[in-house]
Amino acid sequence: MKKYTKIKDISNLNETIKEAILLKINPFEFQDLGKHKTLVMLFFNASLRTRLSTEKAAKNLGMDVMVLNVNDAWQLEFEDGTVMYANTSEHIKEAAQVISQYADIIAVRAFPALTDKAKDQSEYILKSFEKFATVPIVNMESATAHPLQALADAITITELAEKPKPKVVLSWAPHPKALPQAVANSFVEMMRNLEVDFTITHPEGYELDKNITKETPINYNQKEALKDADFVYVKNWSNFNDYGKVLNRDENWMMTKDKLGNAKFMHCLPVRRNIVVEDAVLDSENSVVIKQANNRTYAAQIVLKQILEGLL
Ligand SMILES: NCCC[C@H](NC(=O)CCC(=O)O)C(=O)O
Ligand SMILES: NC(=O)OP(=O)(O)O
Repeated sequence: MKKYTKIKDISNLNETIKEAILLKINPFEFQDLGKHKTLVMLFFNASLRTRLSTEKAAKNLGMDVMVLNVNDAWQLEFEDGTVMYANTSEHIKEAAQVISQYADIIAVRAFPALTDKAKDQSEYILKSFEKFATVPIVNMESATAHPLQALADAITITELAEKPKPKVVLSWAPHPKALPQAVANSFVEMMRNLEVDFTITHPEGYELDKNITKETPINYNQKEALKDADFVYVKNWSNFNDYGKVLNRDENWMMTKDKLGNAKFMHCLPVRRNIVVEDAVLDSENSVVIKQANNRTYAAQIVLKQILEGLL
């Protein structure tokens, strides 16, 4: 693997999921692969899981890890040809090349600003690193995608499925803040590549990017969509059409024990209790969010392993 910025960078998804599950049995099997190799993780935004699970994954492979909260460094300029008279002190052209000299792999987290759709959709931060860095790039959640999360979600569903083609539902939930579409986008793309019966439910007008959902069934009636579900993935996203707006706070969309029935509850975390999902769900046996978060380590580890093998 040359990089992991999107799900399509995985050449054999089913094989990769299987290998990730095997890593759990002996996480240190490939501890020599990353010897004298360094992962630099750059965070433009907050993180708990991604930061710790990716570091753990790298260390399981014997890598050294350096973490930089980008807000502690010089403010980066991404525009070409700018007269840098304002607040930005360093251009991505120098920064990416410099970091590449300290790193064998660079992982980047950079959320969208949710104010300028075209700018967010251009993925200019991630793309600039891809363009100017001289080492492989890993996406730790960008403006439009969270492929490491989606891989962990696929591992979780594969491990816990009790039938060959489980029914999976992505259900929108209310949230006080405007959140990215990234997690939902990558989950949709991943489900479209797995052997599952997949449906999306959200309030009318909350359609995700049609280039991603394609012909996935969308049902505006949550109760109907949830019928006979085996896995329910709950997530808020802000409006994609009226870009970045919160147009609906309808608490009737919150996931409850009643609505969930016997299905397994999934969420990428962090989750706002009793807004997105009620306590009774999160505190029940049906919730698999802690297992999901554990699988972030093995998702990151299989990705780093395949990239390291590509460096040999
Ligand atoms: N990486 C996992 C999710 C990150 C982000 N959630 C958040 O920002 C939630 C913040 C809050 O609840 O205040 C998102 O939805 O993309
Ligand atoms: N799910 C996830 O990416 O969590 P963090 O934002 O804490 O990394």
